[in-house]
Amino acid sequence: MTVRAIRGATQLDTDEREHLVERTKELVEQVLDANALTTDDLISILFTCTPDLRSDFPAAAAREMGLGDVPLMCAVEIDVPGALPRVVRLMAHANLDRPRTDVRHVYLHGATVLRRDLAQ
Ligand SMILES: O=C(O)C(=O)C[C@]1(C(=O)O)C=C[C@@H](O)C=C1
Repeated sequence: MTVRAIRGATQLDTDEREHLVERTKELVEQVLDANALTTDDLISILFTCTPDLRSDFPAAAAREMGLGDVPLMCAVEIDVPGALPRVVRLMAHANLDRPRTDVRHVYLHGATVLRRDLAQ
């Protein structure tokens, strides 16, 4: 089985906890759907938040959707002046038997501007 890395990002409208949970779950679900994966195929997920997001850990949201046995980690994105605010990013590693060029990366809401070349 081949291990592939999958990128994802979403932008929040506010830093309310419920909103962060909802947008994080949506992002993880879409990454899985776009690549026809189940949670069993996941090896790990690294999340980052821009420094303006402090309401909760995206990993907590991921656990709420059943990823309790997937190793998760959260970190803060580099605080580059002028960068897009309120962004949750993820890098997932998964068992995925397909060429890297066929991996579907997912950019949602305002985060589509980050990588127009990758956004669906
Ligand atoms: O893909 C993103 O989310 C980006 O903002 C682009 C980019 C990059 O330059 O590749 C920049 C910063 C992030 O840490 C990850 C990737």
